Formats: sequence, C-alpha cells, structure tokens
Amino acid sequence: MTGGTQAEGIHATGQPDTPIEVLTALLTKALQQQTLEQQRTYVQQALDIAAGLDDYLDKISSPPSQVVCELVAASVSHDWAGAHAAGKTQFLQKAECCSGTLEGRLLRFLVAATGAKRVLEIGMFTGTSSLAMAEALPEDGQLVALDIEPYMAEFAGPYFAASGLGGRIRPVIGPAQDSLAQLAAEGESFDLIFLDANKDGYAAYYDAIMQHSLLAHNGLLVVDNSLMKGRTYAPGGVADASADAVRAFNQQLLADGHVEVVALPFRDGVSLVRRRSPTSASATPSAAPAATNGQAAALNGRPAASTDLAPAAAPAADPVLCGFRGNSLLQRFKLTGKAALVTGAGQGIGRAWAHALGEAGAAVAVVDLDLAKAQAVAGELLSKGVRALAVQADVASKKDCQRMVAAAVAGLGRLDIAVNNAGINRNSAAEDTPEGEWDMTFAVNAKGVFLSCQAEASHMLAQGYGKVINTASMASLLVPHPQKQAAYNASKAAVVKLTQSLACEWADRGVRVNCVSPGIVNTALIQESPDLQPLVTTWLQQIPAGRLAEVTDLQAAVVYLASEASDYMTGHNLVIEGGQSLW
Ligand SMILES: C[S@@+](CC[C@H](N)C(=O)[O-])C[C@H]1O[C@@H](n2cnc3c(N)ncnc32)[C@H](O)[C@@H]1O
Repeated sequence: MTGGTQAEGIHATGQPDTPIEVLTALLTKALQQQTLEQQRTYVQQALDIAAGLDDYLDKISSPPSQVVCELVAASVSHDWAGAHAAGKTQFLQKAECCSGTLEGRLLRFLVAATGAKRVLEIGMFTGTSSLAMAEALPEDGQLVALDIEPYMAEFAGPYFAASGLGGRIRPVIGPAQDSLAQLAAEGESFDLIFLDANKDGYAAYYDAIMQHSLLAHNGLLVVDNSLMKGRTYAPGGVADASADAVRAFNQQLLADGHVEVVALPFRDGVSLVRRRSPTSASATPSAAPAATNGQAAALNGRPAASTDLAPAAAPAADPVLCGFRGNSLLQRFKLTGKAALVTGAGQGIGRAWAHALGEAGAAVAVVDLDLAKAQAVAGELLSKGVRALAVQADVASKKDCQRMVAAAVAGLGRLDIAVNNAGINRNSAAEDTPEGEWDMTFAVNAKGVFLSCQAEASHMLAQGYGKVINTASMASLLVPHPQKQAAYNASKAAVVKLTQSLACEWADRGVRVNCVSPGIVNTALIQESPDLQPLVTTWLQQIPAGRLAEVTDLQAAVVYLASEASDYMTGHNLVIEGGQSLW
C-alpha cells in the first residue's frame, strides 16, 4: 500500500481527525515499516502536514496591518546578539520571542470580540502584539505593555507612532512584578491580559493579577507558550526550566477553582483563562471544594477548588452575588432575541436609538414618514449585522400606526420594544400661532404617540410583555427660551402625562411605559436652521454641562428602558439635559 492510499484510508475510516491525529497515525505507521524507503513515504506526508500548518492558517486568516507586518519583519531580522553585545539589552533576546503576525491576529480578534477597552501585555518584546491589540481598541482604550528592557520601548516607539495608535499604548519598563504592583497601586484593572514574559515568573504574575484584581470581572487572561515546544507534555529528555515552570503553571491554573481554562494548540500553545462566576456555594470559604494539591491550596490564601464544575448541592442562588437569573449586570442590558420598532428613525435621535437597540442585540423596524430615510438607516443596521427593515408610516394616522405594528411583527416575527419618537417642532409666538400649526403639532407629537402606543399595546398586552418608550422633552418641565414654542411645549407635557397614564393602566399586564426627555440636542434641525443656529450661544449659558446634548448621549437610556434591567420602572420621565432643568 502506498503512503497516499494509506492517508486516504486514514481519512476514510474517520479515525484520525485532526492534522495532529493524522500526523500521529502517519508517524506511527512509519515506525512500523521495515525499509527506509517505506518509512520515507509516511514521514514525507507527515512533514507536509506539519510544515504547511502555520503557513495555511496564515493564509486563511484575515491579514495583519501593514505596520504590524513591518514591525514583525524588523523584529525577526534584528541583530539581537549584536544589540546584547553592545549593551543595549540586559538579556540576550531572540528573534523567536516575537509572537508573529498570526498570533497578533488572534489577540486583535480577542480584543475586538470581548469589547476590551483596557489591555495589559506582560512581556512586550518589540511590541508587535501590543500594536495588533491596540488596533482593535476603541479610541479611548488603552494598552499597557510591560517589559524589563528599555530597548524594547525604543525599538517599538517609531512603529507605534507611525501607526497613529501610539497614544493608546503605554509601555512600562521594569521587572514585571514591580510594574504589576505599581499598576495595582494605581487602581488599574484590565479586560484582557496577555501573559508572555519570562516563563518562570508566570505563577507569581498570575498571583499578583488575581490578588490585586488586575483582571476585571468577566476579563480574559491569555497565556502564551502553554505548550513550550511540546516539552510541557513530552520533555524528551531535554532539561528545560521554562517548560518545567509552564507545566507547573498549567497545573496551578487547573487547580484554581476560581477560573476556567481552555488550552488551544495554537502556535506554541495558548491558554484562555476566565474567572468563573461565583455560585452561592463557592461564596464562603468553608463551602469551597477541597484543593486537588497542596500547592494549589496555598494560592494567595484563597481556597483552591477541585476541577469539578458542578457543586454537590445547589442552594438557592443569591441574585446579587450570582446575577439576576444568572445574568451578569451587563447581560441584563442585552436585547438579543428581542424586536423593536422606532418611529422617526430616519435621522437624528431616532436613528441613534435604532442603532443603539440594534447594537444591544435587538432586531429593528426603522419607521419614518420618509421611506427613503428609513431604508437608508435600515441599510446601515443591516451592514452592522442587525436584522432590520424599513417601514413608512405617518403616526398621525391610526391606520398607519396599525400597519406599522403589523409590518414590524410580520417582518421581525415579534415586537417587544416600541420607541415612539416621531415628532415635530414649530416656533411661533403664542398669540400668532396658526390653528393649523397647533393641530399639526398635537397630531404628531401627542395623538401620534397615543395612536402608536395603542397599536403597539394591542400586540404587547396580548403577549403579556412589552417596553414602550416615548420621546417627551425637557420642555415638559420648563419653558425653553428664548424660542417661542407653546404648542410644542404643551404637546410634550401631554406625552409625559400620557406615559404615566398608560403605565398605570398596563403595569399589571407586563407592559412598561416610560419616556425620555432630552434637552437641546445638536441635530441637523438646529445646525441647518437660520433661526435656531444664533440661539446656541444663549442656550449654552443655560446648561450647567456647558454643551448641547449629542444624540449619542441619549443612546444608553433607551437601551436601559428597553431591557429587563428596567423591568420595575414604569411611568418614568428620564430627563437627559446636562442639568438645564435644574438651573
Ligand atoms: C516572549 S517575549 C514577549 C513577546 C511579545 N509578547 C510578542 O507577542 O511578541 C518575552 C519578553 O518578556 C520580557 N521579560 C523577560 N523577563 C521579564 C521580567 N522579569 N519583567 C518584564 N519583562 C520581562 C523580555 O524582555 C521579552 O521582551
């Protein structure tokens, strides 16, 4: 039998499944051969599988940035022996210390996937991973990179600057143990920590991280080199103190009942570690399971736990300790699986709210009088991966409101959240306000909200659950000036009283009704109005916060009111006006 047919046979049997299993089978087979030539065939196939793996992973992963590639190239081609001989580095550093672009991409991916804002790298080397991770940070994110060698910061500096991300990366030079103590004293904590410095320090660094809560709640610890060239599990007679240290550390992690670990055969081994959510059973030291070994029991004075995930007997969970229904606080804000509609969502506040609800997980029906605008916003949401559809509706029409709800339910399969935001604002002195202006303002702002609520409630009351959020205004509390807008102010006061009335009527049937009262919001309405634009200076003097509201200032409120986190709140007018109504 040739090697080729044997390899096919291996796949056909469905036995060896992964590249490593196939490698193992091929090499085992090679060992069983009598002649060198027969062995070579199997060994060659094994070689092809092993040698091509990283290259193939590189090719099928999204590419690294140009600047990371340049920094990796400079790092691996650098004369590290020369740098050490010239006294630039304290230790003889090696090109292979650089984790490379593939691992950088994994780290960049993890930062993005976890939404990390603060990242710590322990063992920066030339900063290739720091830079890759910084690429996934938001503008106000920060990465702290520790290294013992001042030369590393010098080396990486120009590349950090060229990337435009230098402001997000803070190198801290010194022994990592000291730097960790300094970060703890500064009150730092991190969403993601990449542990990749001297291997004999891993255990102590881990203890410092856990003892000082440097890893935030729900944070992710990524440990590099958990395989140490395979020597952690197959020493092969080679004395390797680093591999011994990592082997012991792997055991230490496993024995620590406070964390969950998964080890991946990615490059030199990457272990992902996260703190377990506490259970009521593990909250008290006496209830913690016994340590699996003496070393683990001594960890930081914390009780070490067995690796058994299931507590023996589950006492009633304490929702403060374990989360309401097992949800962490931020999980309670998630809207995944919910469907929302937002009226007046073709622009301004409504558009920002449609995005906010979509980002929080909801499918969104984007409703507007202007179908083209609704379609444009629905398109934006779809491009972000949010299920969305556009609906044209005039909320002043009862028929349209009913059709809007029917379209949302038909298109999204359900309706849990309704944001009644469509509104108009006309300015005129009260003595001159035309009757038509008054009627139109009330038709949209007051009757339109009522008709929307009525149509939405017919669905929500039947299902016994719903979240209605109406757009009122700071004008419901004070009389904004100097602009004259009596009809608008009165219509928004009506929205608040309507919200309170509906909240009381529907509270015992699972439907919550709240409203949001924004202050003066910096939208196109103001920017493009020759009448309103000159008033901005006056308004700024009336606002303690010293600026107009941006639509993004309002986004979290609607997510809160739409989520189960606010289930006990109803009939509330949530005022967001930079303090203007207090002054
Ligand atoms: C494997 S390299 C880090 C590679 C880097 N994380 C990457 O992804 O390319 C290890 C780094 O740890 C640093 N290091 C070694 N001992 C250290 C210590 N005690 N404190 C801080 N850094 C240390 C070394 O100078 C070296 O740059």
